[in-house]
Amino acid sequence: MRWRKAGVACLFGSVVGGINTGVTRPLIIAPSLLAADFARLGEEVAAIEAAGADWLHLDIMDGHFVPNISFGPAVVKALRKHCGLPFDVHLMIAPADPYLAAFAEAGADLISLHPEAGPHLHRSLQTIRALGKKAGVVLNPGTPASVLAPVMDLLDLVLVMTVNPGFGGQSFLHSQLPKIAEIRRMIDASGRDIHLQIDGGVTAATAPLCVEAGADTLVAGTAVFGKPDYAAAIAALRQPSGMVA
Ligand SMILES: O=C(CO)[C@@H](O)[C@H](O)COP(=O)(O)O
Ligand SMILES: [Co+2]
Repeated sequence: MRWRKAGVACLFGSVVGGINTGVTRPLIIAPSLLAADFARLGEEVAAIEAAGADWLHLDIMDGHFVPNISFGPAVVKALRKHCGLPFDVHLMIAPADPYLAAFAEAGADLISLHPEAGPHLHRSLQTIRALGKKAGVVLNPGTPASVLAPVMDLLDLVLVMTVNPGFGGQSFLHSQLPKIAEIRRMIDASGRDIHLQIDGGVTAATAPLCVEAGADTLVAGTAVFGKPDYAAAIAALRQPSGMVA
């Protein structure tokens, strides 16, 4: 699996001993499949890879933790043979623990979950890592950054939601920008290689705000799959330089 594409490899070299070295690396773009044509998912994931996406973001919704239902591990597994990108699985299900192994076996490379999805966040992250996968925590707009501190040593990614989870096509919540900056400081202070990903309402207009606040990875559904030219849409999100500090 091409997890360590250029952007990831460079990121791992950018923080030394908790000090940001000033080295830049490519911004990672992870299109969200939620906005794709569900009647043509195999073609859609192949097209997004050809268009220059870095990761594929897969939103898993159960109609219970969030008021929408998307798809499960069988679909993730079916898509694996159509796409060589790292699979970034965003679980919006509760409980999440009973399904971690199923998503790992289906082909997830990174599994992220919400702290509210179970009673034992630390144990859930340990389980993901024991399955040989990268682990992430997702913060809703109403969830503070402080929940990260006790689990920092288990994290490969922090996902900051800039909409309330459950649906694509919502408007970006600018109120989350200070939290993104706060988490960037926490990550840099930790000295660990942790991605800071933003999800919800990311467009060519809001992407620069996310990057300015400290993000290195952007999820975009509507702003990519909702456009006629996927390559141009991805390129628009990378503007102006496509590099992040
Ligand atoms: O997790 C979610 C929504 O809950 C996201 O990944 C959305 O799928 C992003 O869609 P856009 O806001 O980019 O249209
Ligand atoms: Co998502």
